[in-house]
Amino acid sequence: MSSIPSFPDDLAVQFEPYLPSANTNGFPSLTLTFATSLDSALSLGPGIQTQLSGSLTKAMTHHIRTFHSAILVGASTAISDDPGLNSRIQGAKHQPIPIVLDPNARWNITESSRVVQTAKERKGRAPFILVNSQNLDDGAVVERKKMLQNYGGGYIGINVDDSGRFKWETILSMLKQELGIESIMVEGGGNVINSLLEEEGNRRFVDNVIITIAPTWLGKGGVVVSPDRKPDPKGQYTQPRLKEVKWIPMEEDVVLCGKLNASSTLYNGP
Ligand SMILES: NC(=O)C1=CN([C@@H]2O[C@H](COP(=O)(O)OP(=O)(O)OC[C@H]3O[C@@H](n4cnc5c(N)ncnc54)[C@H](OP(=O)(O)O)[C@@H]3O)[C@@H](O)[C@H]2O)C=CC1
Ligand SMILES: Nc1nc(O)c(N)c(N[C@@H]2O[C@H](COP(=O)(O)O)[C@@H](O)[C@H]2O)n1
Repeated sequence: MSSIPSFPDDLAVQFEPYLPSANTNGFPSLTLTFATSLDSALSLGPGIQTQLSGSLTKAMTHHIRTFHSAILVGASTAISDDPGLNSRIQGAKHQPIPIVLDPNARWNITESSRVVQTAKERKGRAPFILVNSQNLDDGAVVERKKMLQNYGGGYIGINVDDSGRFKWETILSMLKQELGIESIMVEGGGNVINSLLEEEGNRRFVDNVIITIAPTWLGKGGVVVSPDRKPDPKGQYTQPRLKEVKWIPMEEDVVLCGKLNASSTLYNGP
């Protein structure tokens, strides 16, 4: 994995208002950040890694990673992308802890997974994988946990709800209490991002949003960011809307920054 040239200071300063600050709500500060096409797609389809960021916006992402205690992705992203989940920016002073939501222990992480290689080379941290508590005694999980513990990572069991999901409140408070995580960068994929945006109760956890928009359409069939919506009893929709918005053009891409914290707009239904 080649190192990424440093991010220019004059651009870095523009992102400062959107970096984590100490939260008073008892949860880690959460930054939602991803790269999308003009038709809201993260990738061409499930299981397909698609390069959307240009070289400067990629450097921006790796710069922003150094300001967070952790990076979080869903199991499908870990399986399809085999990501490094570190910062490869030149002179990175801090490496985030990778966190993967994998209730069913689907990710067969091994010594040769990129994130483990990265930790072995001391270019990043070993991951913590969150599984359904009932899967903690599974033979494969026990073996993988032993391997990860050699590098400072591990598996953590969390109870799932009726739909087989962890509650965001539980994830975030556990990460703060057990791993001392103060800030977390949620990178994807679609399933993880939509679950944060579709419920008002979850949107309140999203402090900052940094989205790279690439000038391309990926077409139908992509993994899209498009959260489910539900009308209220009057048939109206309370939809998330960013405040303190800034658009930063960077080469061919544009980066949208904003604050969320449950900020929304009320729309009349049909
Ligand atoms: N452009 C970009 O910036 C990015 C692009 N991507 C792309 O996105 C695609 C993957 O996205 P997608 O398919 O939506 O999958 P995700 O990466 O969002 O992973 C989804 C899985 O994660 C687990 N999961 C998610 N939320 C929870 C929760 N609250 N509690 C417990 N488990 C949870 C579930 O596992 P289970 O099914 O076992 O229950 C779920 O099916 C890939 O193509 C990847 O390349 C990914 C990140 C960033
Ligand atoms: N910022 C950004 N731009 C893209 O074009 C992308 N495809 C992604 N994907 C995310 O980055 C992870 C891979 O990066 P590393 O190997 O960790 O450097 C991938 O897993 C997605 O989370 N991001």
